[in-house]
Amino acid sequence: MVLKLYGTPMSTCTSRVLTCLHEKSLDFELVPVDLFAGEHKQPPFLAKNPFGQIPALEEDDLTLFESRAITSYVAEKFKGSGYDLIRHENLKEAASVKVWTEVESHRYNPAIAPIVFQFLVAPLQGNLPDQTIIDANLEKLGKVLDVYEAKLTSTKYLAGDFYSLADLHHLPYTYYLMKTPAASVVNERPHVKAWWEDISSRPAFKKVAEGMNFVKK
Ligand SMILES: N[C@@H](CCC(=O)N[C@@H](CSO)C(=O)NCC(=O)O)C(=O)O
Repeated sequence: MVLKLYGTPMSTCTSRVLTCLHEKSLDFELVPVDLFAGEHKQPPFLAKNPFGQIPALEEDDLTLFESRAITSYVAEKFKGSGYDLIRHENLKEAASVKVWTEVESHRYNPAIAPIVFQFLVAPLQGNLPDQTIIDANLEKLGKVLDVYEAKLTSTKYLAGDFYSLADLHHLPYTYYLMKTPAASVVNERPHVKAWWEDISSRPAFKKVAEGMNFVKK
């Protein structure tokens, strides 16, 4: 069984999977996909992900795409290896992990992704950050983080007093957000700030963040 991850470390969604693989102490091969050359839109990669986006994971005859589906598969299949990200021995805790992974996917990600795009990707395409888009999404993100601030006064992490896949899924975009002026949306909320500092200091993510040098400090 060889795990092959197709993507690039600077990509948030690839680094979401990379962090999971490291937390699970798994061996894998990272197969670079050249976004700038449009490799992800060519037939060989489209056969792995018909939507033409990275990452994709191959394990023998299994091919997966969607980073959060990949991390869930890895966390489940290798539940006995490395750190338990899904609380597989406690159904109620596992259910809470599922709640907060859904929150990240449906409420946090749609608000944070456009902000990161405007600050870090638009300039690479020769455009100025669109402050209207940034402001509108900062308001949405602030509302989500107000809920996080309240939750994190009662539990150390989002799903409970244990680090889980729910926290992990937040790492890549928040890492880039913290390199923009919008970092204040985290820093002005003390429990969110403490949570961010805790989860981003885990060795598995620090290793992945070394490859996320898309943004020079
Ligand atoms: N919901 C999917 C999103 C993948 C994605 O946006 N991939 C980006 C790079 S990560 O930011 C991508 O492939 N962008 C290039 C493109 O869309 O052409 C997932 O979680 O895997």
